[in-house]
Amino acid sequence: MSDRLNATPNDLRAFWMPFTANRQFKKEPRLFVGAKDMYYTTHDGRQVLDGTAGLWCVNAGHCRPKITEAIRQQAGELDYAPAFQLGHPKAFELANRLVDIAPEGMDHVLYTNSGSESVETALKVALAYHRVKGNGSRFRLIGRERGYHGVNFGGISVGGIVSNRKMFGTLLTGVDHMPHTHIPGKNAFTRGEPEHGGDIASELERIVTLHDASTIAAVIVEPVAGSTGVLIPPKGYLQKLRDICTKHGILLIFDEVITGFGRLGTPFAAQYYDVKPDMITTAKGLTNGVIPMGAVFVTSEIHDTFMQGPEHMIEFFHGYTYSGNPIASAAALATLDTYKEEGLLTRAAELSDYWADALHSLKDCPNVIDIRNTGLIGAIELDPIAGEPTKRAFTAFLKAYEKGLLIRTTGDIIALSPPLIIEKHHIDELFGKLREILQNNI
Ligand SMILES: Cc1ncc(COP(=O)(O)O)c(CNc2cccc(C(=O)O)c2)c1O
Repeated sequence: MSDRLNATPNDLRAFWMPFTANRQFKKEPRLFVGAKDMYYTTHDGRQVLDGTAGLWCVNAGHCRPKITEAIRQQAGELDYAPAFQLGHPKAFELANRLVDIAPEGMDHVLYTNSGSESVETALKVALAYHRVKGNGSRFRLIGRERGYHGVNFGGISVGGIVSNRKMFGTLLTGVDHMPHTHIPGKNAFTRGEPEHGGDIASELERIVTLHDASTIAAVIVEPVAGSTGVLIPPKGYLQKLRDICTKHGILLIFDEVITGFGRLGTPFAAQYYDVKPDMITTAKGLTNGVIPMGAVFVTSEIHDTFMQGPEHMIEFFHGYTYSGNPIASAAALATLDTYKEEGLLTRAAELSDYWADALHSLKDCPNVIDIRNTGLIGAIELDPIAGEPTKRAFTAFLKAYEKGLLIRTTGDIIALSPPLIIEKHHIDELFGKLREILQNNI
């Protein structure tokens, strides 16, 4: 460990950090040099409880031996193999294991290298699918306000977070957005799915009326909107979206980059809410966050629609150099083994009540205006400081780091999503530290 501590460079200028207040960070660097299970080790030797599974991705906890060893072994056996017109066994074995845990009917997988690429892939599949079926007039893609679908041009076009969009010009044309489902003042401090707001899904019908179904290819939503600050779908909302999409021949895409791989206590949110999309985008927990990889699940109906024409011809002109690469496939297989051996794809269901009790116990802290939860996800919405939006939550983030706790903040919302291996004493530690921070009226 001391070697790693000493390895910290003094000159931090060259790395332009993503989604970061670079100047503030480089004045007060926050560097992790190690991790194990539920904890990070900082460059100054402190233990930090990981309340966010890294970035919603380390679902099995850090430095898990089976995953580490699988990567080490694969790197020495087959380091890289092309996936264009060639293959390697693990990519196919992994696809079979993935469809085994997916909702029924999601029988095929395309590989990517991130959630953003999974979203781009799903959007392109949707457009090409309709074209292959002779409905090339279906060019529109429908997203949702406050939606997050990564940072590539398709994802920010269907996405609904203003800061992620406003800098980049016209974006994709032919995109529209449904309203988000958050009703300020209503549903506050709800545990799980809000009672009110399910009828907001009917706004999709209005959008279809405006554009005509013949121009709409797909709707993409996060079943639980994560990056915007955790918006839980109101009761009946997702099924209503499904019904409207089915009625109009529109593909429904669930973006499960966050909710996939056990976050809600089921393998995917589609199973948790018992609503069947036509495609599911994933990444993050697929490899326990250790190796960049994503996967897009599609139904046989979609896949088989492409499988036509001369057999020597490429059916879908899309893919990446690293699609299903050997080391990522090995990491994902070992991750699925770990999830299976430790029951991690369903463990959140066992802890969700204890988690909710601990989370909602902070309701009496100063400036807390809402608390939301589902599975092992939690959000604490803080009253913004007048004229200084986001500052209250960012202060909470800095103080949490000092106290040995990692939280995420978006706007003035604290978002929590711990590794699924969390124990009750970790939950007690997490919310005990948060209470100490919040009750000091930050
Ligand atoms: C629903 C969804 N879709 C796509 C992406 C993009 O994935 P990549 O980053 O792998 O390209 C995401 C990623 N979501 C994400 C990534 C990093 C931070 C946070 C946060 O909320 O703090 C959220 C996501 O949450």
